[in-house]
Amino acid sequence: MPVRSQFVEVIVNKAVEAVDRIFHYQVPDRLKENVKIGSVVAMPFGREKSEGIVVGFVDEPEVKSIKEIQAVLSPAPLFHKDLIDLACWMGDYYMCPKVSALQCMLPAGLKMANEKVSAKAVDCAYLCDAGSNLPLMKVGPKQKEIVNYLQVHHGSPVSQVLSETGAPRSSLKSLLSKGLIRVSREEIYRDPYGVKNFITSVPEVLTKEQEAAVQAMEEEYVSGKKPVLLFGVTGSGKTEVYLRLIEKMIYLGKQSIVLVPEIALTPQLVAVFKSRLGEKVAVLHSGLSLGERRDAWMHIALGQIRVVVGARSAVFAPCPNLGLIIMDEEHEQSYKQDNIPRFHTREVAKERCRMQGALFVMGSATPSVETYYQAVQGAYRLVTMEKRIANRPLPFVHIVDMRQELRQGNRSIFSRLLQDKMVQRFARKEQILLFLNRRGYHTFVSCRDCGFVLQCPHCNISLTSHGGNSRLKCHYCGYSIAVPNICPQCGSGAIRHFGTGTERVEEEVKRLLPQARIARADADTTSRKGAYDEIYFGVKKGEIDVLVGTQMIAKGLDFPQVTLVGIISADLSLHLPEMRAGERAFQLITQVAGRAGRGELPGEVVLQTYSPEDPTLISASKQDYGGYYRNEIMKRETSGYPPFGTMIRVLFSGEGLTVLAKNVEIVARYIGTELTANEEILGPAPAPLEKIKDRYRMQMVIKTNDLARTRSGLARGLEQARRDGFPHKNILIAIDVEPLNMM
Ligand SMILES: Nc1ncnc2c1ncn2[C@@H]1O[C@H](COP(=O)(O)OP(=O)(O)OP(=O)(O)O)[C@@H](O)[C@H]1O
Ligand SMILES: [Zn+2]
Ligand SMILES: [Zn+2]
Repeated sequence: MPVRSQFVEVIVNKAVEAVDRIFHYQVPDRLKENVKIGSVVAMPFGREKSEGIVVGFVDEPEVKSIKEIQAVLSPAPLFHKDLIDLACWMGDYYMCPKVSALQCMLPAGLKMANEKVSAKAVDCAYLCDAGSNLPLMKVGPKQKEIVNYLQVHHGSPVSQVLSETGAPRSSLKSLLSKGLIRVSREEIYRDPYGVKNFITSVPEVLTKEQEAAVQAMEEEYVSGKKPVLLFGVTGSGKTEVYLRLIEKMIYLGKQSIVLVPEIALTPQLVAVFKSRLGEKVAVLHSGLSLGERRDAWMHIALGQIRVVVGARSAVFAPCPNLGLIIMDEEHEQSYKQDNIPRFHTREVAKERCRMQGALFVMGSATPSVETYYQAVQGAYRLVTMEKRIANRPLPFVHIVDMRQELRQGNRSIFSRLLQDKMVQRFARKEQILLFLNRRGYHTFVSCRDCGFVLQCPHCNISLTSHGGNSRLKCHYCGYSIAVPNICPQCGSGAIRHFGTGTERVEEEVKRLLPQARIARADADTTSRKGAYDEIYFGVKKGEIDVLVGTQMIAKGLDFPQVTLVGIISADLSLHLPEMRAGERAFQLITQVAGRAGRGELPGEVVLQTYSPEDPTLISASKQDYGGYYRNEIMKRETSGYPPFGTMIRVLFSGEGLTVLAKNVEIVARYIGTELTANEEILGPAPAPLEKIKDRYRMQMVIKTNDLARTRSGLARGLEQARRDGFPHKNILIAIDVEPLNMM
């Protein structure tokens, strides 16, 4: 883009509220050619030197004594105009510095000005015109091999040419000296999946529902561009719908972004996409090297990559030619970022699609209440797939009352029904999935005499036993101690373990089915790179009989041989002190249950609980989303929770409780005076997790039906408080707009 003016708008690369606005600078003549929108520049700022991002041009600067840009730090603009606009939108919407949004858009290997990682360049060989007329020339057989190879593989890396033809380097050199080939040094794209071979089958015919879904979405792309909710039961074949839509985009010359909750837990989707779309796809993965990440980013920006698959941050892939964003498992919590900028991928994706005229498709078997509500209201287009592929039935769910089991003398963690079915399935060589939303061995340790529960001294939450029962660990900060023999409070020796974690389930399976091949998938067993893939492909290939796991195994997995799913305790997620506890429990149970009976053999689920009459569990057991939704939406309406109102959470944290409480009270008063009677303020009060990593936490939650008004009131209140010196500087404030996690 040519420089239209000599003044530019710059955002300073410092994530501080006080400088979160646009500053004007002059561009000296010597830099005019290089300063573009999206360039990273060096400039004086206050008394120091700083770096910033050019976000626009202005005809007239707002200040008289304007300073000059000193240098351009990025060889090419780092940000596309669309992404700069998106970052500004995020800054307003999520009340974060615009530069924080810009920073999180860059891949790790590309941090603003200090581009540590360079592209990988290799020598590539090409045939010259003379070389194409080879038969007339006299060359040796090895040289001929090279020429033949290059006729098919024009521009291949030299190392590849030599290894594929078996020719020595000297042959290549003599071809060079005869002017038959040429070699040039070029950047190549490091495709981390390039070497693996993925093979999957392509369904020849779509089901009627799939066909209708694809058609509805194409229609929406052409005419309305409303966001689409693809509400399809587990195993209805949503992936195939995504693929067809993407193929259409490729045909139209458009790029697509596919968002998944967690890429490491999506080996199957990656495999399907890689095998079907080949080198047109880039998979963004936290396991990528910095160089690989940088390469992918550059090739996306150049439009060479047509499909980007990745987690949250892939929503910022620098696609100049975006046609489509797909968000799989729309309801997943991991789409919300927990640290600054605290954005929800769904909202950012929706806004980006609106800005770039692209289609936004959300897919789920258990949509979030908010999204489904929008679809029912007509703000989104609702596309439904009610049947599984080949009309396979949804699995039957047995609810087992664990109180009854206990009364009848069964002290095992497995009900008799589950035990019987496990034995039977194993004998029939069918696979079993056991789900428990808690890792470790036991969930807590307590004293039988005085009731003392061993807690983390840094986090105020109970410790979980691991490694058989030898150690206690904190799941928040990693603190760990050996299990004490006597109670630290009363000195009694009656220390006992309670509750169940995945480690213990695994051990019980070994006892019940000594011959079975068992695997466990949780945060403890999958921390090593590639560990999850091994487990996944192990189950897929039938090398594992029983898979025990946490919510990791609840999502999207397609194992046709799994005919039994056991939910060891459905109660864990149900009773959290959270407005969304019921919603999460419903989603989790429906999703886990949905792993059974996806192949030719029908599936069954055994759901164990201490509250069998809970309406959420009952809807989930029938996989009755409609029934669940009607019940939940009524509760939300009565209490003014989303989608009927929205919330902002203001979380304060500090090291001393008294100082914190006092500061919070003062700041809350400043905020209170700026809000209206239409805003309901809850707190300030201690957060449910009162202390994490030695920091005490207090929060206030503002409920509102006018986010814009509340945001500006809150911003004014905080600004006033800061001006008067509150809160003290080691107290941190985290603002979360539309929070998902209120713990
Ligand atoms: N038209 C088709 N004909 C035959 N098989 C198909 C067809 N479409 C999809 N399948 C197969 O059906 C299975 C389920 O599809 P998929 O995994 O996409 O379901 P899903 O809707 O994403 O389910 P979930 O929400 O549980 O992840 C896969 O094994 C897939 O290969
Ligand atoms: Zn801790
Ligand atoms: Zn005690």
